[in-house]
Amino acid sequence: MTEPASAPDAASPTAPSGVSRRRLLGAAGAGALAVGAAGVGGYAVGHAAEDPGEPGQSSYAFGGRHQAGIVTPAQDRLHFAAFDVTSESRDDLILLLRAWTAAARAMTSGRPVGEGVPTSYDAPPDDTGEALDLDASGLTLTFGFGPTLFERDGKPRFGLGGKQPAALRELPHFPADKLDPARSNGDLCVQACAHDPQVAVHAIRNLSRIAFGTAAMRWAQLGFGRTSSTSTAQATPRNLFGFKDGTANLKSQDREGVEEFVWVGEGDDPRADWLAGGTYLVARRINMQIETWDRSSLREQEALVGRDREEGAPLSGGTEFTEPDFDLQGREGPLVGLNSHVRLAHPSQNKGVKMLRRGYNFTDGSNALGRLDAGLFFVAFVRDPDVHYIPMQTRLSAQDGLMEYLQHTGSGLWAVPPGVRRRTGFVGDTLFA
Ligand SMILES: C=CC1=C(C)c2cc3[nH]c(cc4nc(cc5[nH]c(cc1n2)c(C)c5CCC(=O)O)C(CCC(=O)O)=C4C)c(C)c3C=C
Ligand SMILES: [Fe+2]
Repeated sequence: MTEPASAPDAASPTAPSGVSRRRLLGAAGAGALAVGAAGVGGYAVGHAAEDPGEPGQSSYAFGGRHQAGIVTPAQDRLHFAAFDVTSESRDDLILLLRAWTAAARAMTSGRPVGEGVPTSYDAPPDDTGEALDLDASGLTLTFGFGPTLFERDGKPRFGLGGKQPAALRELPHFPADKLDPARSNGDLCVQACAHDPQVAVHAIRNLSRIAFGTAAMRWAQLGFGRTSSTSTAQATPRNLFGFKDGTANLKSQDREGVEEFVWVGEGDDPRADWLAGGTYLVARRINMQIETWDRSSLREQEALVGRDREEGAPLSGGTEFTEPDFDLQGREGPLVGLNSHVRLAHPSQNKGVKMLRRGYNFTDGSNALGRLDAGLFFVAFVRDPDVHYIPMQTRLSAQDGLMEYLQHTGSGLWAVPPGVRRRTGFVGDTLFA
């Protein structure tokens, strides 16, 4: 499988809005010539590639120092998938990552997989076709490596044993976890985010098809209505409890915060130099007891969150972006209650820790009792899960008043390698160097 020579790596929008992948095909030849002049295989990424972009862009660059889909503004739709590698061959795994890279470059630029060049009328087409008339729709594809890619049942895999980051372990059991193994973990993960759900689903479907014979999908999750803003240019969305979610999130404009809390630094882990410029992705499928919540009073709802529902302001007063005052007392104790979510998740109560949340609402039909199988597919990107996620989750699971209405049903942790920096590179190439 060869990479498309016309794959753009610059940070700027790569496809004009509204240009379908059919029309882009016609321009592919000219693009190939331009790349030839720039030098195929050379480093193509300059400083501008660090720009996370604006909300609503029709496309985001695939290559760069960091993978897209982390600090790029959260799109409205998600299709997340975890895969298990079924081959034990290192070469097969590398071939898969190369093929995924080529497909990801094409799809994130609004071009079909295989560049639309028919192989044979008697063979299945390279691209499944359902996105042919759609543009790139801001598609980002973010790839991660799970602990079991490095070692399974005590045995190293793919010659990667010595390279497993110390923090890349299955997440511990947290109080009240009710995890379904069929919705948890996986050797690989792919987060596909787009403005249009059909584009996100098309991407996962095609990556899964390409993986046939080397990796199989273990589980997947669809999401809608992003539950976090990752850019100050975005309005704060609402979760299925009806509250604004993402107000105090780490935003891409906070460059220092992102460096400190999201990107793995050189020397963070001597066993995992390859991860510098990458991060860790934590996913938790959290069911929300919607019907019980809907029967609770507004007073109870706001007390458990620690903010008012209408505006998202802290109960200590002010407006949405006012810092909560945890010392301010009311008649029955602190106005932002001791078991409120916002107090327990605030950096001041967590040794200054922040995280970049990038989750989505989900509904997966209803259960046998006629209740919605719905909730929040929580996704966070952290520099070190042992410091920036596990301690906070431990406290929330044990003390957060919201937990009465929540049940964690799926879980996973993946190391997210840095972005692809060379035109001849592939996702995770620093790990296999
Ligand atoms: C371990 C981390 C977190 C989990 C799991 C989590 C689940 C979860 N959160 C809400 C609703 C809200 N969360 C809010 C803020 C907030 N949540 C976390 C972490 C986890 N949430 C953090 C770090 C913060 C920011 C705290 C701060 O700095 O003030 C809010 C308030 C608005 C906001 O700032 O985003 C809401 C509402 C639900 C419903 C949920 C599980 C389903
Ligand atoms: Fe939260």
